[in-house]
Amino acid sequence: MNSRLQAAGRIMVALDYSTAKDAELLLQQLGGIPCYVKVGMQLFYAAGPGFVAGLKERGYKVFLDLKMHDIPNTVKGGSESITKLGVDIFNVHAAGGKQMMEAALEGVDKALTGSPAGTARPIVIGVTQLTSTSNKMLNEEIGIEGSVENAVLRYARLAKEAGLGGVVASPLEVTKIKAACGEAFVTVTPGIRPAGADLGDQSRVMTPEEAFAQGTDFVVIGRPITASADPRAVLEAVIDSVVGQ
Ligand SMILES: O=C(O)c1cc(=O)[nH]c(=O)n1[C@@H]1O[C@H](COP(=O)(O)O)[C@@H](O)[C@H]1O
Repeated sequence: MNSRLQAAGRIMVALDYSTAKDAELLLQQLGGIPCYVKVGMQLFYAAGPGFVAGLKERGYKVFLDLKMHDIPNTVKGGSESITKLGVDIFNVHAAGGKQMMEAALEGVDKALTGSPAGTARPIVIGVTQLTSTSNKMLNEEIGIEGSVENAVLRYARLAKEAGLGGVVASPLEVTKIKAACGEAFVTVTPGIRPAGADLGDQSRVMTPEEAFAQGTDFVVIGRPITASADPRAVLEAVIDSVVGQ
């Protein structure tokens, strides 16, 4: 990753807002920086599919983070609808199982069958263990034995077997995911905190520099940018810190 342009394209800014107006304000502040944007449930449930389609019409790279987890037939239908919005990446929970993840890909195929030639195929990725989950929480609350890392690797292998293009995980697991599933298997890593930033509810975290040094493809950054008085300066500083890596 040599240029600022390449670095910006691998940073996903989480537009975690309750209104389209607030999201637009941030986009205005970041204007001209060609980063990815992530629309999650807070904004999607408020602003709807039209907002997402509008981002694509304006040329943004979009990760639609709705973390689908349901019976295979429902996820297939959801994937079909999402694919028609033209997003670049979307996610499903790997915990839904192989058949559910395969159904997500069938939904993509179904949507693309009726789409104009040349419509881009979204990358479908599996959520592994949320970056807010610690080993203690996994073992004592959720009741899954073993380490978070093992659980993440198990989900990553399952996602790969189902044919997904990658996973969401913390940067701490990236090298092992790449070793198990191949370099081309995309890793999207939230739980990113520039040095000194407030962790909030995140548990498994790294700085942007550390995450890219692990070989991650994309980092997701929300509050360190959105809660800042100067979001643009924070994003510029993150880009500066990873250029040349
Ligand atoms: O799928 C995600 O994007 C996601 C998965 C995960 O394990 N952890 C996680 O934090 N996220 C999302 O990444 C963003 C992180 O935001 P901040 O903690 O504010 O940087 C939020 O929008 C989360 O919903």
